[in-house]
Amino acid sequence: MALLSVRHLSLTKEGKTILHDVCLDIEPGYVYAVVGPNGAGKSSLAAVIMGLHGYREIEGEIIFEGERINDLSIDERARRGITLAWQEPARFDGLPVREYLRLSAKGHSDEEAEQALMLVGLDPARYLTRKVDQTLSGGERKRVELAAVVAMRPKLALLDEPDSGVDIDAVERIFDVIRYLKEQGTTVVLVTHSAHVLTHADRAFLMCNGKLLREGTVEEILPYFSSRCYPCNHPNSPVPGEVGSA
Ligand SMILES: Nc1ncnc2c1ncn2[C@@H]1O[C@H](COP(=O)(O)OP(=O)(O)OP(=O)(O)O)[C@@H](O)[C@H]1O
Repeated sequence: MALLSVRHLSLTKEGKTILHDVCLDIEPGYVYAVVGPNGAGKSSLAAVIMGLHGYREIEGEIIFEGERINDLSIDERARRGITLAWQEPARFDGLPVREYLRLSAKGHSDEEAEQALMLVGLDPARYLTRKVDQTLSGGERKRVELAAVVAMRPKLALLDEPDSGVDIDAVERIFDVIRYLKEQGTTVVLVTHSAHVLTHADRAFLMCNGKLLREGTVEEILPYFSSRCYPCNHPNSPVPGEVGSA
């Protein structure tokens, strides 16, 4: 059984179709990438899966572990094991990092939270008492939230733009942590417009103009994505016949 199934999902906002009849299955144990150019609808898809405010009025179905979750709140979805990282503002903004991790890792020990911090390359002695606010750099903040995801041990982690706002070293560490999450049994979905990030996934969904164009292994998707989407020769409207012929 798929961990998550998206069935005929359509989303309209202010009269504009943001997602159109998207169907996809996420199988447990893999790292997936949802790729596509700016405005393709990737973040909107993640927002719908998490049930964010403004993304609940949809057509279609979101099914998690066999249960239809359309009507569940964010908290209820989180309790079932879904998390979405790197939305703004961050969860529990303004709390000390220690408290932030404790709340994220409900039921888990402080030691586990500290280990998670070390895993993302932040020294607990320096960071546990810092506040999760603007005094943390963008990269530090991103890593604190990733530590929270690790501590949470979710079944499904949606990670939006893992490479934005972090330097090369931090990005490589983020990829290490993504591998760790997979080893720990978390299914990961990377939302990205970067071919480099795509190479860190096992499988990928290619989106364009609110539609799912293709899905396959990274080896199948990468050539099409690299050659046809950048630059995009058909501004967000693929030419019939191109799709499916990587
Ligand atoms: N509340 C809204 N009202 C109107 N249009 C919206 C709204 N939210 C998103 N959109 C539009 O929906 C489209 C998809 O946006 P989305 O953020 O999902 O794309 P994306 O693929 O994640 O892009 P990016 O890579 O730039 O983050 C864009 O054209 C965006 O302008």
